[in-house]
Amino acid sequence: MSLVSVTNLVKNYGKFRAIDDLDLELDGGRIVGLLGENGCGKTTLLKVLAGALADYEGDVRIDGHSPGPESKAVVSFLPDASFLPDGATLDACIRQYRDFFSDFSEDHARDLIGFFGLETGRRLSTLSKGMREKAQIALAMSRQAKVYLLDEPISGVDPAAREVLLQAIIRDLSPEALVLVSTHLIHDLEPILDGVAFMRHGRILLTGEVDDLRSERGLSIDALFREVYR
Ligand SMILES: Nc1ncnc2c1ncn2[C@@H]1O[C@H](COP(=O)(O)OP(=O)(O)OP(=O)(O)O)[C@@H](O)[C@H]1O
Repeated sequence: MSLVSVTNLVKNYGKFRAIDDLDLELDGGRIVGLLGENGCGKTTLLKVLAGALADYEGDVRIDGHSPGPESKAVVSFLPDASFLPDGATLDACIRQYRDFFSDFSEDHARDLIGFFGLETGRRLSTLSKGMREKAQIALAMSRQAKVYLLDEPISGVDPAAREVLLQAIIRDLSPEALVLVSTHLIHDLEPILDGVAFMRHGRILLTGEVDDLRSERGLSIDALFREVYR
């Protein structure tokens, strides 16, 4: 069975259908870009996989488990909204992660936070958007998870810092781990992606290996996206 397996997933918000009979199979050892227009359901899908939205129909398995405590133990989720308390220092956030997640490496987090040039005594409220994203990525990637779900992880950082952030994401990644990352910054992400899943109107429109798609279509993934969604 695939590491992530989604069959006939439907998610409604009231009368609005955000995910419409979606199927997706993803294996470990890969970094997959989840791409698509605004509102096509990327965040909703990631939240279902993360166990943050319970009210859905269909079958969802992560490492063989439905979303719940067992799946959450192997899933590191980086939501798009800031999820850390404003008044906390980075030191306090590190302690919180350490207490909450048995697979969290404090040394790794401190190393990454230092690599980003952030001081751990600073309160989150004093950090810029990009600095905060760096801190959140450092925490999320310091778990030894099987699946990393990253929702728009680099939207707030400047172009030069994006490369550094992406290197931090892949630097110590276990070869068996799956990273599913939603983004509109396809050009920036493309160098680290093994595969892509394009979404439209709550469904998967196209999946494939980045290398295959590029050679079959003769386009970069960034150019393919523009063509598909034109
Ligand atoms: N809590 C909610 N209540 C009602 N509708 C919602 C809610 N959350 C999302 N939606 C709707 O569901 C659809 C999918 O939203 P979602 O956030 O998953 O899209 P997305 O692909 O992540 O978009 P973006 O690229 O803009 O971040 C959108 O039409 C959105 O308006």
